[in-house]
Amino acid sequence: MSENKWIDITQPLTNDIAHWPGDTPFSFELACTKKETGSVNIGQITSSVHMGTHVDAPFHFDDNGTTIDQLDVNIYIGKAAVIDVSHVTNITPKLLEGYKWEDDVTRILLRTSLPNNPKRFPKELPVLDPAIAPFLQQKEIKLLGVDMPSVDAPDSNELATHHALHDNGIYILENIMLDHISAGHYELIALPLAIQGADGSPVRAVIRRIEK
Ligand SMILES: N[C@@H](CC(=O)c1ccccc1NC=O)C(=O)O
Ligand SMILES: [Zn+2]
Ligand SMILES: [Zn+2]
Repeated sequence: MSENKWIDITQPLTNDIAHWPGDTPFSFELACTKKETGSVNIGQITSSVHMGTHVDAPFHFDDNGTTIDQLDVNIYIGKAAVIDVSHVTNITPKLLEGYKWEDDVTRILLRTSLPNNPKRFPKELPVLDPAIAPFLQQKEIKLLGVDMPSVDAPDSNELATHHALHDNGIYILENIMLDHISAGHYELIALPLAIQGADGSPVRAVIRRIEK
């Protein structure tokens, strides 16, 4: 049997991709053209590191937390379950308890009710109850991926869900695109760049279905 194909679930980094209100937008341009240099085009980018599909380092919300270059790459490669929670706006431990949990899954990707729209920063997000963090730790989850720009509300100051996840040893992947992905078992690769001292990094996130 032939292997399933890798599927890209990354938001494209276009010059009109949405950014966190007040944060540095994404921009790619040619600093030099082939015409100017006589040999090559040379691009340059400016951007917040919390841009498009990205991961948070604990240093994003904790001055003593690890930075992106210090994180184990193994967090971001391996088995992941896509869970469809798009029928609710409040994601609680009670809701998650209703799904079938398998021992070998240590990463979950939540497909929420928020439609993928990389060019618009959403006004409202589905709510992730911070109490899901200890629940997920109990299930030995190490990475939580979501199809929204943050695991907390955009106007949140205390970032309760970010902290709860961190306190329970769960890393965060944000702004994946799951509108065309059905629930089930996958392999995931979503590697951050090794940016020294950074609080986050864009990733290229891809998944491949595992037949069970
Ligand atoms: N927590 C969000 C980002 C975030 O909170 C943020 C990003 C850029 C500028 C300000 C931000 N938050 C609060 O003012 C994230 O993890 O991507
Ligand atoms: Zn972030
Ligand atoms: Zn975040």
